[in-house]
Amino acid sequence: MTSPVYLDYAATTPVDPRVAELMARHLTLDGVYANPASRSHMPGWLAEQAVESARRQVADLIAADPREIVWTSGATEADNLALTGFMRANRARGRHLVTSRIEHKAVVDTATALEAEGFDVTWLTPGADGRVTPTQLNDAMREDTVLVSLMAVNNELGSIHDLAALAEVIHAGGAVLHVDAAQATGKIALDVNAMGIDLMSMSAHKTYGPKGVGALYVRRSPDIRLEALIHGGGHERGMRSGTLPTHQIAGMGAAFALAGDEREADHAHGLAMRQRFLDGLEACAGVHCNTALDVSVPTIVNLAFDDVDGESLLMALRALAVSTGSACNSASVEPSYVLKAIGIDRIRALASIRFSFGRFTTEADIDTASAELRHALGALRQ
Ligand SMILES: Cc1ncc(COP(=O)(O)O)c(C=O)c1O
Repeated sequence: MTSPVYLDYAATTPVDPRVAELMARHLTLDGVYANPASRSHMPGWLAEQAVESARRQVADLIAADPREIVWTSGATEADNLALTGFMRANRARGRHLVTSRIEHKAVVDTATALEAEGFDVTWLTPGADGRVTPTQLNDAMREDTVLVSLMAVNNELGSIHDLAALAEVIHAGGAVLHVDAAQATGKIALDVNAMGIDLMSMSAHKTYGPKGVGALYVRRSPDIRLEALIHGGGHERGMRSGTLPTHQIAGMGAAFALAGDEREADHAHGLAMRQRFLDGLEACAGVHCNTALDVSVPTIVNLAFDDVDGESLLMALRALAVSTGSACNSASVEPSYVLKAIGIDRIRALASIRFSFGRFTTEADIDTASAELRHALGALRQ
């Protein structure tokens, strides 16, 4: 069986071969294999150097100080540490958290757990373009608001938040901004100081690095206090204990360095791929774009299809590796909560598919995708 054309880069990216090659050198006896916390011998120092050089690479991509980077197992853990760690550490200052209805589950479920713990959460509903406005946010701010968590780029729609404008409102209200940037690194320019970001979650595997590693940016000035969630050897200045996975971290560092070097080329490639894909579907009737293209990254396009059942369409598209945001439970298929939140009705949401491209997507991949779609729509609508 030939493998399907991979158009699910927003779920995860393949590791860049240059990153994989470097990671392999951080595993075996002839490479950098020791525990980076072993301070009494040379192999330990080399491992520590590798970790610190990766920390600088991650910090450089977002214009931060390396001392502001805390390693985690991914963006999910970074989101948990940011929200729970911050709300618990600052409970004496206020109990109010603001977030949106289209955040990733790592934020939605953490905020819901905090509600159960006695914190108060305001859930903002974004506009049809997948964005919360500064005015909306301003209306939600209260005396006791201590944290606002909004994503940089939405994983289902690709929409980009105007973080600098939102940060102004947040800081005027005396609160702190946490950003989930899992889908943003390497896609948009990120500068934590220029954009007023205080906490930021990142993941390696959305940016051509390995799965299982990520980081949380934690501002040092003014100092952001977090309560640790994982206790142990006091690694990462007590914020996240556990032996550091040198090969994963070196991989994330290399992937983020490439993301900086190649961001413009990746962006231009994404734009070309998106245009080719949309051009290939021009002749198809009943295709709607759920993504507001002018305010979104070029690599995510969410489309809805009239007069087809979403599940049947996905079955007919087995030559493509794509995804829907729908959630299956034993009784039914539930439409994506993100599409619902931006006002898309149930039937259209169930007939929506996210296509996401990336660095290794070829014109031939795009042409296969549009041909498969034209064919499937024709067959299903007959
Ligand atoms: C916006 C967003 N946040 C968080 C995550 C979770 O990241 P990780 O897989 O690194 O835990 C994802 C990945 O699905 C994501 O797209």
